[in-house]
Amino acid sequence: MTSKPSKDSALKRRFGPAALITGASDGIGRAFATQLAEHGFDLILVARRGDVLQDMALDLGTRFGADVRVLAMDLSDPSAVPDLLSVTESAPVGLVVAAAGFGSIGPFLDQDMASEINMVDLNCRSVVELSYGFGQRMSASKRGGIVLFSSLVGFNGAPLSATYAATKGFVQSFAEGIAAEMRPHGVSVLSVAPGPVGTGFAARAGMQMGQAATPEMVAHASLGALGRKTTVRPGFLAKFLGWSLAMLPRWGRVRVMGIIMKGMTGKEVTVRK
Ligand SMILES: NC(=O)C1=CN([C@@H]2O[C@H](COP(=O)(O)OP(=O)(O)OC[C@H]3O[C@@H](n4cnc5c(N)ncnc54)[C@H](OP(=O)(O)O)[C@@H]3O)[C@@H](O)[C@H]2O)C=CC1
Ligand SMILES: N[C@@H](C=O)C(=O)O
Repeated sequence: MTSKPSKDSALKRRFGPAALITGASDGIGRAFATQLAEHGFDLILVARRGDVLQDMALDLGTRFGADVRVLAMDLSDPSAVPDLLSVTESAPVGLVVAAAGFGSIGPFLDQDMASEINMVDLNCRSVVELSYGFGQRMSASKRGGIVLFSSLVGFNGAPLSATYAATKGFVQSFAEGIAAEMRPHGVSVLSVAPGPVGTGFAARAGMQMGQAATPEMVAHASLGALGRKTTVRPGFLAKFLGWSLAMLPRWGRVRVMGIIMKGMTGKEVTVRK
């Protein structure tokens, strides 16, 4: 049985004792959960697959001595975040990582509208509700951190992933706004904007992604940026494309994004100025 680290890390001293992670059962959220347990955090893990979360709780408890609580819920359900806020009212959560999310790819008019709206509910609405609920608690105690997930595709329109990219653009803009508002209250907000990351995301979205970063690298880079930056672009591709695209006019950025997304599907797209 591995006990907790003998000395709390600086991260735990600043944002602990507990972290709540949504999307914790897989991918980037799972990587955050492991790394935060390694830092000595207790955890509240949120996703739909409660069985997977229970296995994680056992594993992280055994390996790092973390006290892990599991909340199995569908965050796209309008009642989910109010319920989550209610059952965590007395939990000492100093850090929220809102990783739950999914994407889609292909012509907008070919998409299933119910699924696109579900994506907006999960990627946007639940993020606003979580940030509001925990932002209030953290501001009251003058400390805390909120990690949100934008994307390389969140900085302008992306043909063939129009709704998903727009949800990421929403998160990017929202994170920048609340970061400025909450900083004076001792609360750090970070937007994580990676390029492709090798997780279950691609399979669910129907994307073929090359040159993918690892979720572990994304989590590590993000935890290093928390409290220091408002936006972090983990990985070479995210940085390279981010800065090179910034030099183009907006219509040019949209055109390049269309080419990138076409590469992820192989579908043709015509982008006009
Ligand atoms: N992978 C990538 O290339 C990139 C990802 N991102 C962003 O990073 C974040 C994490 O993505 P990633 O880890 O790659 O994706 P994964 O698909 O690997 O993991 C998504 C996580 O979200 C959970 N989840 C999905 N739907 C719901 C729901 N309705 N309610 C609660 N939990 C849900 C899943 O758990 P369960 O199924 O058990 O509910 C899973 O734990 C997302 O916001 C994504 O937009 C940004 C840029 C690039
Ligand atoms: N994988 C996608 C997530 O945002 C992307 O990089 O386009």
